[in-house]
Amino acid sequence: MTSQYHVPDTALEVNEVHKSFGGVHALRGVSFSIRKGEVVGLLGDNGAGKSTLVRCISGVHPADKGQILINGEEASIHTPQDARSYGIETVFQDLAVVPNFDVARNLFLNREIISKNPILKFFGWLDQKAMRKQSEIALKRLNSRIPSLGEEIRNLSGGQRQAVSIARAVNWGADLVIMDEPTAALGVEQAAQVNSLIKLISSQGVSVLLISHNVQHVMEVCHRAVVLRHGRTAANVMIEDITPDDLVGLITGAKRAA
Ligand SMILES: Nc1ncnc2c1ncn2[C@@H]1O[C@H](COP(=O)(O)OP(=O)(O)OP(=O)(O)O)[C@@H](O)[C@H]1O
Repeated sequence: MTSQYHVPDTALEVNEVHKSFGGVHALRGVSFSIRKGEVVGLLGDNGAGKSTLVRCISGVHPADKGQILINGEEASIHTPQDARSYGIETVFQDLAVVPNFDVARNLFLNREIISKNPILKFFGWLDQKAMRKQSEIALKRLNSRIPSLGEEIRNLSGGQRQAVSIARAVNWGADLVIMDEPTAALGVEQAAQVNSLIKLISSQGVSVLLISHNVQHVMEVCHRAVVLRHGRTAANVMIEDITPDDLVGLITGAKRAA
């Protein structure tokens, strides 16, 4: 079933999504959409419902009510695997990387290529060569500055770790990458590199939903901002049509959407 708001280049559409935890009504009918290649910032004060919404889309907590449509088709998302099967990859704040695994192994985490040799396959031996080769292609696509695929993740900078997590998402064919505060823990230069990466994947047609508390960051990289307040969509505005002060006003409730 498609909604009346569907337009052909819509990657994700969220319609009247509700989610409660016991007596807490965290989402009270959230609706918005993301076009292909669009970068949308998801803003809101603490407790507004951002993480809950992302968890519904990424299958961590299924929504109680409402629709999620992918490419115009209603999606049934009850687990993270369901979300992945619809081309949705989420880069959570902890990045889900294994510090003592190298870059290539982290890119293939839980999707390792097992050796084709029957004896090695029996012992679950990994095909390091194939993983390295594909990792090289994935990082090249993102103009990545990762020093070496054999480098352990713990030796990389925060920005480089973030790049590996984003590359992993894109490598698995994501049409939509959800990022939770990707630059929150980074210095200026590393944050700029992550921003370039976000713009690059957007130019390749990948849509991005970016949770952020940082209005300046959203103004820099997003095409549009969706503001949640008390579990509802309080605003949905094009970045070119809004000032940072007005965006802050929409988050705090001092200003109302036009
Ligand atoms: N697992 C849970 N169990 C019970 N209540 C929850 C759970 N997850 C979220 N909530 C509640 O749902 C509401 C929305 O929380 P959520 O974490 O989605 O907000 P947020 O906008 O991401 O906030 P923050 O910016 O502080 O992370 C809050 O009242 C929160 O306490």
